[in-house]
Amino acid sequence: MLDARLHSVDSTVPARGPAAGEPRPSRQEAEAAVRTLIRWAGDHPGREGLLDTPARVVRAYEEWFGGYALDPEVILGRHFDRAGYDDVVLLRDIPVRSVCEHHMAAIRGVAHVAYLPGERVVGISKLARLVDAYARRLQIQERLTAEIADTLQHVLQPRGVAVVVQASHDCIASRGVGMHGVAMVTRRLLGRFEQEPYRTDVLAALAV
Ligand SMILES: Nc1nc2c(ncn2[C@@H]2O[C@H](COP(=O)(O)OP(=O)(O)OP(=O)(O)O)[C@@H](O)[C@H]2O)c(=O)[nH]1
Ligand SMILES: [Zn+2]
Repeated sequence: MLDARLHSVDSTVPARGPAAGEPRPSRQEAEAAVRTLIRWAGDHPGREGLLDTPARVVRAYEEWFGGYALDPEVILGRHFDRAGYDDVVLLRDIPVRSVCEHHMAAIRGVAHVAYLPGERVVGISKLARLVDAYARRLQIQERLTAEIADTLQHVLQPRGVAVVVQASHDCIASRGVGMHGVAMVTRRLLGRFEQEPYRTDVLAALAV
């Protein structure tokens, strides 16, 4: 059932997640994998403080990776007539909580999403839900940004879309180069927002 709800924005890109062919492991298998990682870290899964940890970690994974079970097109499925409104709709500072696909470390930041409506607008909470559905997967920031923009364009067919994501990556802060306070900024501009003067206008409105 889960597989049927998974969705790939670009049909030339293979679906990710359980839909990619392999059966989903059982909860017991996932918990056993966590016990292996605890042993790999150098600790003992049998000691009292760690007994419930595998079950907790698997439950946490259900939250962090809940995006695979969501269909972003369904999230944007209910829309309204724009009721004569003719200018940009913009939602700023949508929290981004994602996981980097290289190290499975946290990515934290914000997304700013703007669109210039065609005939249809969506409830603003749906823009935040759209960001969350793609964030709660294994990601690189570039793909996260592109997926949000491309889905908005595909479903709503607005005259323009602009998405900016600004985030910090724990894989840079807590390991490797070990640098705190480094922000990565990615953006995708589509339609009218690809051209001047709309481009400068929307980037100023997004405050980036
Ligand atoms: N472009 C991009 N790179 C990312 C993102 N998240 C993490 N990375 C980078 O992915 C790269 C993976 O590089 P590798 O050399 O394969 O892995 P590594 O040896 O752990 O690299 P270091 O982090 O430099 O120690 C690193 O440079 C990360 O900083 C992302 O969202 N986008
Ligand atoms: Zn990383």
